[in-house]
Amino acid sequence: MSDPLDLEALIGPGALGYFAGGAGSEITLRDNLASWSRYALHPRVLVDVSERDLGTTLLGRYRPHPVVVAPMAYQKHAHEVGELGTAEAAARTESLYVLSSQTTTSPPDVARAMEAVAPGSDRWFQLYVFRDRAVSHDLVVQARESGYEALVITVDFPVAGWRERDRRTGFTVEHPVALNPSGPPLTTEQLFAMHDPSLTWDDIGEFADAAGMPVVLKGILRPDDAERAVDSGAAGIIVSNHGGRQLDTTLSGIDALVPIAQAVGGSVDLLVDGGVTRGWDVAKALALGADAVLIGRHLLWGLARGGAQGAEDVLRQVLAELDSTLALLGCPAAADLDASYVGPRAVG
Ligand SMILES: Cc1cc2nc3c(=O)[nH]c(=O)nc-3n(C[C@H](O)[C@H](O)[C@H](O)COP(=O)(O)O)c2cc1C
Ligand SMILES: CCCCCCC(=O)C(=O)O
Repeated sequence: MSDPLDLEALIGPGALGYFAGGAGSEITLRDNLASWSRYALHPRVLVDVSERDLGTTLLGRYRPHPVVVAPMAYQKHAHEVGELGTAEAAARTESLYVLSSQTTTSPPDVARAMEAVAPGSDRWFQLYVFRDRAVSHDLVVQARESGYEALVITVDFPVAGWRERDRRTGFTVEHPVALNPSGPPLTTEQLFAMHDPSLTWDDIGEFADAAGMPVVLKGILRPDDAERAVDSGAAGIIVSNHGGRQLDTTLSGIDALVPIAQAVGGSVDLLVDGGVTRGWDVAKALALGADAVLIGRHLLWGLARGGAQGAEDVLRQVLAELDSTLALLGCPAAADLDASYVGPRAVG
């Protein structure tokens, strides 16, 4: 975890509160980080691990590794290069990139930057459904036309979580391209009020039909909702509590993954996030049924400190740690990780 004082000097107290903060008493925010150490790894010995394969398959496409850049809003408040920095880092490390619909750089500009670094690079677009549905539909068209391959609809944000840090600082956001491209700065409360709290499963169908690309639902924590997502035709599910920013005291992502994988594993791609900072976290997620793992703030701190290079360094370190974990676990292929490699850790 980054030193918060150092980051405060870099990006200011308002942006730091917005990026680092969670909902309520931040119990879930802290538990997301702590939860990974409740699982112990069970290494197997005397296995030939001289060659390792970190690969996974997502939406039918082979990917060289399972680390995905999470959608995160307003990245120009972390560093002036904003989304172009994290997107370039993703392209350079062959990481799947998910662009937030609350981006401060347009979807086509992000796509162009990724293609310039790595032609054929892979990106998905995350969608919030706004009260003004035309804004959301326009974003979907922009994303499809600029080569985003899947639509990630975030379903855990009917209203904003109770975010006390933002209430204290009164942080204001500049230039979210979809909602207020050249208008005055808006408070997070003003922006959050533009979300449509009446969204239901029927609307998901409407967006899925209009999208013309596979749909992934982000923000599911219950097995029955996961089953409903599969029934509604979703190609993937992101098990997530939104980085502890929405409802405080929910399960951590990894704790929620286990029953969801039991309910729907194998019938849909499963991704998980929340508090991932290490390659061995990624290995645990895969062993417990995930196909891939999203990284949020850990990457954002890299962006804040060093722009595109800082974000790339973070991704490269997590990937190197995952490679070393596979060797030490005696499991040379990430795709072969299973429940035999992980179990509960006695907490003393
Ligand atoms: C500053 C910030 C902005 C975020 N913005 C979005 C967003 O626009 N859309 C979304 O679906 N999730 C958003 N998230 C949630 C992330 O996609 C992800 O679920 C979460 O950050 C994972 O937890 P971690 O930060 O502990 O890795 C945001 C998270 C943060 C920290
Ligand atoms: C309409 C503005 C919504 C921005 C939400 C960004 C986000 O997901 C988060 O802050 O968390």
